[in-house]
Amino acid sequence: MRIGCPREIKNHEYRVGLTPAAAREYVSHGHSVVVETGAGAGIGAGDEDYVAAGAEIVGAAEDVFSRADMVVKVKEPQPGEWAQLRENQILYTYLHLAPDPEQTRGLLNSGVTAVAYETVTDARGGLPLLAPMSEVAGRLSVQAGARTLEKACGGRGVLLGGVPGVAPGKVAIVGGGVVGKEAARMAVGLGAEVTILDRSIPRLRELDDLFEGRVMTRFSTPTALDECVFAADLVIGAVLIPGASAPKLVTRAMLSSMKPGAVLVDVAIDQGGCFETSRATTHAEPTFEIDGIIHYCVANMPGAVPVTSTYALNNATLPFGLALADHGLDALRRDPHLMAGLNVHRGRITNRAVADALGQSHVEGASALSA
Ligand SMILES: NC(=O)C1=CN([C@@H]2O[C@H](COP(=O)(O)OP(=O)(O)OC[C@H]3O[C@@H](n4cnc5c(N)ncnc54)[C@H](O)[C@@H]3O)[C@@H](O)[C@H]2O)C=CC1
Ligand SMILES: CC(=O)C(=O)O
Ligand SMILES: [Mg+2]
Repeated sequence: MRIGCPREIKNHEYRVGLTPAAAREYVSHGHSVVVETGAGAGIGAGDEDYVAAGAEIVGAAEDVFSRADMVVKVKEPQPGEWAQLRENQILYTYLHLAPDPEQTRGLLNSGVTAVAYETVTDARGGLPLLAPMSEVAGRLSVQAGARTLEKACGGRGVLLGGVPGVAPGKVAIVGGGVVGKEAARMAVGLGAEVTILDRSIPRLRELDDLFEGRVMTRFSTPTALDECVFAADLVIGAVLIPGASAPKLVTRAMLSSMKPGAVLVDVAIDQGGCFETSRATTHAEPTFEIDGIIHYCVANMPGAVPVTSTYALNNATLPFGLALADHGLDALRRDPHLMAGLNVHRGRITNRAVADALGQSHVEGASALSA
């Protein structure tokens, strides 16, 4: 199979779908790899590193899209990229289709077979291709929140760790999964007072054990949310219902109860966001203010630390990518966890949560593949 890796074109997105080391593994499996010139620049990988790995460098994204049997990316395809996808081609990348009807239409019209990293599953009920970026975004969310809390950035001027004699800042983390846990780790490290809210009691139990009393855990009811949001200097949105649009847990009305200059970091923005007032922002203009509350809603947070993120992502995506390259669509039939990643095939949506969120119908992946 010919594997293609274009340069990422989303705002301030410096990750790349394939590291030279990953390209080398595809080549060692007997595949050919084409990489757009400069695709690895953001991680310090030059064209010569890809050539040394056995890949071919091409001058333009069009040459990648037109020649590749499987396109490996990081971010959801942008409008100019949908137009270049086609039937009998696999797209392997993050998609986040639930809040994005336009992209969904673009992919359906192209006829492409699209496997979304964020809905591939594992035997323990996890999301192995989302987890590494959630680890990064969870850790970054506290850095971003702490910085935004500075007065010059519009925040209320609170140092999360406090100092001796002055109380630390309060952090409320809504959703205690991978993002939530990593955010808590960083916030605790800074010395903040941290509360994690989740709807899963077993998860709250795990977090309680893990943090040995250094975080408070709350079952996430509207009342608990009201109380924690009211008290918080920084609220981090980290809920997920896989494939679906994020539930809007913090409403606009709740903002008026918050301290002016408090900060919301909505990591769940890529699934539409879990604050009613969120809208996706970019690294170029990451924040905006509504009712005195500063919102940070960057949908590709890990793009800010592409060296760490690209290697973490490739570690996770490579085994499934190699299976797709080695076995084509049969890789999906052989592995129900990879099949869970199939979101779109030849003009049909194949993921129920995505279809429900968009008010459309879906067909099961296995039937779509055999049609
Ligand atoms: N903005 C960005 O750059 C990035 C965004 N993300 C996004 O962050 C979000 C969270 O991802 P993960 O932590 O990996 O998911 P996860 O599945 O590990 O955790 C989600 C948690 O939310 C909890 N939850 C669900 N409904 C809830 C509710 N009503 N109230 C409280 N908790 C609730 C679940 O029990 C679970 O513990 C996803 O939308 C993911 O796509 C991830 C990486 C980068
Ligand atoms: C998960 C995701 O959307 C990202 O890493 O950008
Ligand atoms: Mg994202």
